[in-house]
Amino acid sequence: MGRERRVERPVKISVRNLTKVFQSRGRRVTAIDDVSFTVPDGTFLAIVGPSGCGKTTLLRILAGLEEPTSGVLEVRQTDRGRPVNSMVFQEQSILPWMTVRDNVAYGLRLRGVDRHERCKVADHYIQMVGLTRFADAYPHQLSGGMKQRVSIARAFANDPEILLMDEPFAALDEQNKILLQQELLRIWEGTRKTVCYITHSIDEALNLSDRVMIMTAHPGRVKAIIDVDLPRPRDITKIRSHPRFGELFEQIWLSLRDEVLKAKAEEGLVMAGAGN
Ligand SMILES: Nc1ncnc2c1ncn2[C@@H]1O[C@H](COP(=O)(O)OP(=O)(O)OP(=O)(O)O)[C@@H](O)[C@H]1O
Repeated sequence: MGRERRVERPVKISVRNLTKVFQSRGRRVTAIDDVSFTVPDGTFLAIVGPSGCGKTTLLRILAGLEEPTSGVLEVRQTDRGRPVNSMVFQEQSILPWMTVRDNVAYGLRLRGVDRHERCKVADHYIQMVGLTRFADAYPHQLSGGMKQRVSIARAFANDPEILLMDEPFAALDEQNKILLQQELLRIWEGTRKTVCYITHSIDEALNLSDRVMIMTAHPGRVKAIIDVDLPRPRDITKIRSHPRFGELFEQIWLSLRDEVLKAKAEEGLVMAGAGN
């Protein structure tokens, strides 16, 4: 495993000096400030940082949903026929009038993939997320966790160059979260897609990722990037008792704690100001 890690993979995502300034009610809000980093192909990158530090803004720029004010973003595309990215959000974003199978196959349909092929791909990922019995069900017949499974199956079925995930399990209960993390790991370890994954949970970042990028309090800058040298394939129930897990947790938390405290202090000042 150590040997595999030392092989330098080509850069898949390159972000250089990215800054985003919003104009909001006559005020300028710098959401992210001079952010630079690279993600090697096949890397699972977790992004953590205090609330409001610009994580979602960064992901939306990576998704092409938001224009940066300045800076450069490059995603190395290997196949023009595939979408550059797919995004999985915290809130369920599946289409209520379509069955599970049609939701999962939706991106393939938009790309003109024929019905037989797209059903084959969709059914593969539906099986991977344990929803085979519900392939013909509609979203209103599913629980929140099942809907999020559909979103994940759809993202992988799209076969994008990069996968962007914005706290996809934040709204789920603890048990569902663990089950879905395990399923995501299993699918990811079979596909090795390049993933950028926002989370507030250090545990989740360590369970899933190869690298954790810590962002500073508002405005968001890159504070540190830490390699998660935990063995793969990972079993979520066992990885927590690995001695490195505790060490990495402490290292990340110590770096993050100062930023969380700064963000809280700023929040307090804003609240105090609002009362005047
Ligand atoms: N469309 C917008 N217009 C104005 N300001 C915005 C807009 N989107 C985000 N912001 C501001 O940019 C900053 C970063 O927001 P963003 O949602 O990216 O942070 P975040 O780290 O994802 O937060 P959280 O962890 O709470 O989801 C915040 O101050 C936010 O108010």
